[in-house]
Amino acid sequence: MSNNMMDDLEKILVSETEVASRIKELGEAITQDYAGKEILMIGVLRGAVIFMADLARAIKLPVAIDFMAVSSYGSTTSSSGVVRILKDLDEDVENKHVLIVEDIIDSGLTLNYLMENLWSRKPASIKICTLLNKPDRRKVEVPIAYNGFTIPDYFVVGYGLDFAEKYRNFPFIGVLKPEAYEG
Ligand SMILES: O=P(O)(O)OC[C@H]1O[C@H](OP(=O)(O)OP(=O)(O)O)[C@H](O)[C@@H]1O
Ligand code: HPA
Ligand SMILES: [Mg+2]
Repeated sequence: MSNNMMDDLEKILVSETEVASRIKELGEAITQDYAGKEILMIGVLRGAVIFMADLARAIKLPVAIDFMAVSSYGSTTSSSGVVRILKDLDEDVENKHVLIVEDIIDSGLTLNYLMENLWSRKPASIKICTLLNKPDRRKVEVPIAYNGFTIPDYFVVGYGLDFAEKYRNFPFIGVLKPEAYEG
């Protein structure tokens, strides 16, 4: 793997300016839809952190933030559907308007589990906001209220998304060269 991350890039799928203007639009839509309410944004660690930081600042309403970390059992992260909570919320969600923030929805298994888990805690509402949606890989349907971009079935990195913990700090969404995976 090259020391210069840019050398590992095959192409840019969504540019930095496209991401920024889409986040602005999402923030405006959320601001309108939740007028008069307070939002509890729940970020799914770790990939959602960068998107969530920008989205929060595009919303012109009171926003609280909290985080969950989840993991599937075994190495086949998004194939088993068995999800385990590694870090739970710090605060109660009862009667709160929950906005789950994700970087990507792929099989849908992570969010399917999270939705069920969070509904059992009696929030006032739950909606999902994802930066990326990869419907070709879907195994279970999840209701997406706010979607940044629908993308084809590429393994993407950047804007929070990693390959082996790398490339999360790309300010765009990119696709890696095969060599970058093969080492
Ligand atoms: O729809 P799914 O098939 O469930 O896949 C999507 C999930 O997988 C990725 O997380 P990952 O487990 O890579 O953790 P990370 O955010 O720490 O990279 C991504 O950030 C989503 O949380
Ligand atoms: O395309 C992806 N890239 C990085 N992480 C992911 N987790 C699910 N899909 C992806
Ligand atoms: Mg990951």
